[in-house]
Formats: sequence, C-alpha cells, structure tokens
Amino acid sequence: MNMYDLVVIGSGPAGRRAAIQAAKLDKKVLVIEKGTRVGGVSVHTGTIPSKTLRETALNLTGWRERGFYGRSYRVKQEINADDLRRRLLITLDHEVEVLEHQFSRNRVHHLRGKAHFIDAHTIEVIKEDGEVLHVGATAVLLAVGTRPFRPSHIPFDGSSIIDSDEILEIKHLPRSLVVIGAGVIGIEYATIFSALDTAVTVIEPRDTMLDFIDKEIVEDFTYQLRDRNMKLVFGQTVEAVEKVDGKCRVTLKNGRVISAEMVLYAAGRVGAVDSLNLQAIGLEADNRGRLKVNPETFQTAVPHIYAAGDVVGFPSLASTSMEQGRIAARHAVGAPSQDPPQYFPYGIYAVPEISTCGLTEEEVIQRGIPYETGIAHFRETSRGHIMGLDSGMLKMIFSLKTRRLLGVHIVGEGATELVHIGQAVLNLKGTVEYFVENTFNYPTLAEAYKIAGLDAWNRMGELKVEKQERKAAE
Ligand SMILES: Cc1cc2nc3c(=O)[nH]c(=O)nc-3n(C[C@H](O)[C@H](O)[C@H](O)COP(=O)(O)OP(=O)(O)OC[C@H]3O[C@@H](n4cnc5c(N)ncnc54)[C@H](O)[C@@H]3O)c2cc1C
Ligand SMILES: NC(=O)c1ccc[n+]([C@@H]2O[C@H](COP(=O)([O-])OP(=O)(O)OC[C@H]3O[C@@H](n4cnc5c(N)ncnc54)[C@H](O)[C@@H]3O)[C@@H](O)[C@H]2O)c1
Repeated sequence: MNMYDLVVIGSGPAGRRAAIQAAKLDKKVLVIEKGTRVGGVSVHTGTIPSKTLRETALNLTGWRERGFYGRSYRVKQEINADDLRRRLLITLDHEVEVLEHQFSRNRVHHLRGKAHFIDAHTIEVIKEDGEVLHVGATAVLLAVGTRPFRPSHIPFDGSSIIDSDEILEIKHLPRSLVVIGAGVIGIEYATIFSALDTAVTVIEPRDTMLDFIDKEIVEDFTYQLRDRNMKLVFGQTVEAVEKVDGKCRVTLKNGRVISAEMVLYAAGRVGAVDSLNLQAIGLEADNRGRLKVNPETFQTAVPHIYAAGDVVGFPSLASTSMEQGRIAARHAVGAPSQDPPQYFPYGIYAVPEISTCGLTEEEVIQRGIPYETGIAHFRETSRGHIMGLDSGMLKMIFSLKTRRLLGVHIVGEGATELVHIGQAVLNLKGTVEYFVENTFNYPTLAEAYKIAGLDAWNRMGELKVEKQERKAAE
C-alpha cells in the first residue's frame, strides 16, 4: 500500500490549493478525484462555467452597449445554446490544463476514482474500470464539496426541469424560465437568462433575498431587475412542479400557477459526504451534509482528518475554499499559518454585479456603532459617461469615532473588481481620509471611491486632530 503525508479527497479549489501547499513543503501528496477531469464543481459546474456563460451572454447580446444604443441592441440576433457552450468548452480546457500542469510540476500524485474510508488512516479508491486500490495517509483533507439539493417531489427530467449542474447542458434557450430559490445561484442564472431576453420569474419562500448584502444595495439591484420586467415572487412556497402538455407548471401554496418552458430548481446544495463511509472514522455530517471543523485549523473531531471548502458550509466560495485548503494543509504538515485578514470580499456575478466587503449598514446599526455613509453613482463618473452607464452605485460606511472604513458595497459594472480597493483599505484599517487625500486615475469607475469618500467626509466634518498628531499616532 502506498503511503502519503497528505491524501486529499476532491480536486476543487480547497483540495487543489491544499495539495500544492503541502507539496511545496516537500510532502508526499495524493489527490483523489472521482470526476473525469480535475477541477471540482468550481471548474466543471459552478464558478467558471457560470461566469463564462455570463460573459458570453453579455458579449453576444451587446448588453454593455445598450446604454448607448437602446434595449433592443444585440451583437448577434439569434443566440442559441451552442453559442453559449462554445466559449465554455474552451475556457474549461484551459482551466484543466493549467491545473494538471500545476499538479505535475509540483509532483502532486493524482488518482481518478471514488474514495471512501476503511479506517482513519486507510482509504479505498474505486477506479472507473472497477480496480480497487488502498492508500495510507498520515493526514487526510476532505475537500469533497457539494451537489445540488434535489428533493424527491421535484420531477427533474434533465431538460426542462433542471438543477444548476444541468443548466450547462440545455439544448435550447428557453423563452420563459421559472427559477425556484433566490439564493446566489438562482439570482445569477435568473439575471443571466433575463439578459438573454428570456422571461424570468423567481420564486422565493422568504420575503427578501441576499440578506447578507447591504439592504440599500439589494433595493437598488431589485429595482433594476423589476425595471427590465423580471418577476420576483417572494414570500411564496412552491406546492408542485409538473409537466403538462409539454410545458412546466409551477403551482404555489396560495393557488397561483406559473407556466414556463423551463424550471431551474436552485434551493441550495448539500455536502457530498454520503459515500465517504464516515461511520468508519466516527464522524457525522449535519442534515445538509456539512462537517464541523475547528475554524482556525480546519480539523474535524478526528484531529488528523481535516475538512475545507463547501463541505464545511458558509461562505462556500471558491476564493475562501482555496484559503481554507491552504491553512488546513499547513496545519496538517506542521507548518504554522498567519491568521487570515479579518475581511474577505463576496462577489455575486448577477447582471448587474454585486460585491461587498466588511460590515453592512444593518450590522453597523446592530453593533451600535455611530457611523456615516458616502454614496457615489457611476453615472456621476466620467468613465460611467464614456461607458454609457445609467446605473451602478458604490456605498461606503465609516465609523464616526475612528473615521475608519467599516464596509464597502457596490452594485453595477465592475463591482467584483472594484471591491478590492475597499478591501485593502478595510484590512489595512484606513480612514475616510484615504479616499479624500489620494488621487485616483481619471477617468475610471474607481473614481467612485473618491466621490463616495467626499460625500461621507462632507457630512463627517474635518478631522479634529491635526495632521502632525495623526502622523505621530500612526
Ligand atoms: C453555479 C455555481 C456558481 C458559483 N459561482 C461562484 C463564484 O462566482 N465565486 C466563488 O467564489 N464561488 C462560486 N461558487 C462556489 C464554488 O464553486 C465553491 O465554493 C467551490 O467549488 C468549493 O470548492 P471545494 O474545494 O469545496 O470543492 P468542489 O469544487 O465542490 O469540488 C469537490 C470535488 O470533490 C470530488 N469528490 C467528491 N466526493 C468524492 C469522493 N468520494 N472521491 C473522490 N472525489 C470526490 C467531486 O467530484 C468534486 O470534483 C459557485 C458554485 C456554483 C454551484
Ligand atoms: N458568486 C458567488 O460567489 C457564488 C455563486 C453561486 C453560488 N455560490 C455559493 O454556492 C452556495 C449555494 O448557493 P445556492 O444559491 O444554491 O444556495 P443558497 O442557500 O444561497 O440559496 C438557496 C435559496 O433557496 C431558497 N430556498 C430554500 N428552500 C427552498 C424551497 N424549498 N423552495 C424554494 N426556495 C427555497 C432559500 O431561501 C435561498 O434563498 C452559496 O452558499 C454560495 O456562497 C457563490
């Protein structure tokens, strides 16, 4: 039996980053992946495909040019599912190639097959051709991710009643779509299809959506969706989904019936732990298949078995999964890690984009922190005029006591890139003066930081302490 310092199950962002980190520390590492190609949900059904689809939809529709040429403007008149898939396949090939090269040049061994525990140090791998192998591990990282939640009362058929994995395989673009669940996945796909001129209805049992995002940003976002005729049906539960006369029929608990060509069921995901034989090592997942870990080391209740990425729950991002994998691997091989910075960004690649870092206004109020906000609309920036933007806003929240930036929240073009300026100032504990005193490239959307900074500063008043004292205090 081959022995390894670290065996990683799953080659998504958490597994990949962990494997390379341990290999860089001269450890013998094996990655076991059951999928046909390495990369995980992130590369094959999640982050990369959905973002590629979004980019293709925006390019082919000419979405970004509509501010100038009107809502009917299109780069390509008839867009079909093949148009969307073409770019996807090329992008995925590049991603897999880069990943395989990273594994080979770092001497990370990679085995294709499905893994489960025999005991806490032995893993059985069943290869596609039926061959069974056993490998021994000093430490194990479970980076198995999640799969879509598919309740038995939804008649999934793979073509018109589908989950978020199957949406990448559709044969034609629907003229109408019902999205069940207004979580990040539901909202991203709902707005991408709306940009492709599909008539979209979103059904969500709660009265609100994206509750972890600043309310003012969600209000602006919601207004933009309704303005382009998306139907948002909130506070309503789905009673049944059926196929009647070739059409999908969604019946709500209140009796309302909504018909559409296609239904996307996006009501969350569950951890992919069922086939790991966790009983053999005395571990148990919760009812959504998530594993509990020490948030600092990513150790499970069995100290040499780690878990990272989506299988440990919130925030379930590719970006944070990578970092968790790296920290877990370092701990597993006895290399200390620095504490991660306090704030990480969250990017929602809807149309329009939303991105956020730090505290929301609601959280600031809840903590009783005296604060001021500053807002900039992209239409106030020269870059916004050049790009024909009539929407988009950036909001910053500052503490009145320390003048420090507490949160940055953006909706609109470039939000997921722009947020990193705010993130840097937040984690470096910068104040409103950073935005007032620094020069920003002109014309850029980043100038919105200057405008929002000045907006807040005008209401906060001058800094009471003299510049000299401030310098000394720093
Ligand atoms: C539609 C969608 C869009 C998303 N968009 C974004 C985004 O824009 N930005 C962002 O940051 N995040 C996004 N995410 C989330 C992101 O994809 C996940 O956070 C990330 O993929 C989690 O990584 P992971 O390492 O936990 O595992 P995953 O990427 O889930 O990979 C787990 C791997 O483990 C393998 N595996 C499971 N069980 C076994 C076993 N028993 N044996 C062997 N192999 C096994 C699976 O085959 C899979 O390849 C999105 C997710 C979805 C679904
Ligand atoms: N851009 C990104 O970073 C990005 C993109 C996509 C996904 N993700 C990650 O993937 C994870 C999963 O996303 P998700 O959208 O599947 O899950 P989610 O848990 O965020 O959202 C599920 C939504 O479905 C609703 N819902 C729950 N049960 C329902 C039911 N029975 N009927 C109708 N609606 C119901 C919930 O109220 C919620 O709004 C998220 O945690 C997210 O972090 C991230």
